[in-house]
Amino acid sequence: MSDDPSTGSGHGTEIFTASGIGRTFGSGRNQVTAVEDVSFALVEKEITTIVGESGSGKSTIARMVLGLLPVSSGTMTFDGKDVTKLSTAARIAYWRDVQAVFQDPFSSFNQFFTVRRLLNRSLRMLDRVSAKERLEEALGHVGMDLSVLDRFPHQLSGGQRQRIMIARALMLRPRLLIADEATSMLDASLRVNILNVLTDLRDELGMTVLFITHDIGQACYLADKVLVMEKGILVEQGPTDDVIFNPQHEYTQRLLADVPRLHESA
Ligand SMILES: Nc1ncnc2c1ncn2[C@@H]1O[C@H](COP(=O)(O)OP(=O)(O)OP(=O)(O)O)[C@@H](O)[C@H]1O
Repeated sequence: MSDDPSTGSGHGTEIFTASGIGRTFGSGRNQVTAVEDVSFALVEKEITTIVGESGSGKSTIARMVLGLLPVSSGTMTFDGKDVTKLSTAARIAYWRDVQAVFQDPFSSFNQFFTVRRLLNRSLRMLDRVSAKERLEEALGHVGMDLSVLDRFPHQLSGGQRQRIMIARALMLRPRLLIADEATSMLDASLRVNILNVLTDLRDELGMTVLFITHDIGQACYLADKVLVMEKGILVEQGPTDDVIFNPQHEYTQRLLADVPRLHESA
């Protein structure tokens, strides 16, 4: 089942495909297979979520899709073109179409820089005329305005930081947005807020989203399609309703059974 990248609604254009992708780390006795023989397709204007417990290989897939990590096996295409092994120049071009928001987004940034300075690198990829317009528009999509530019990271809540990072990705108007545990720092109501931002981006801009989470509750709230990862293997994939109401794999059934418990502890 997991070998068939066409699994799903069957409508719409496949913007991205992965065929039999795998990734190992280390060698010999220390070799770890993080992802093994995973195949899926992302359909334009759909939200696909990858769900699985910690260590199941979700982030490794996100990093391979983004071209940050070479695959050990398999092939990937974007817009029908092979993106399995990109040169540095081709990867930079690819990042105009494919942007990502990762968990703990501000940890790598200098705390003494304003938001404006943090966003400067992305702004430089745009010409000066469109930069301000794009910035304002991107901040608008996440419910913020230009006044946030003069703030420092410590003056912002986790939720505001996360929204700024989404805006940063949106400035380039990517066709595919990868959000890896993008709601991890948020409390329950802000989390729903960000999930709604992502659905708005799909509905209003026709954006394709790959959302990565360990929480099957969030996955089902948001997704058109769900991919379930267990220990590096894609054990189940399909339209969200099929996965929720008719889960085929024991692991998916277990994740679903845990949902009330997760929400009680949230
Ligand atoms: N650079 C690396 N070197 C060695 N092992 C790695 C590396 N990156 C990931 N792994 C291993 O690959 C497996 C999958 O990790 P990955 O981060 O993709 O899982 P995940 O599902 O995203 O987990 P989490 O939800 O905790 O982020 C884990 O066993 C992890 O230890």
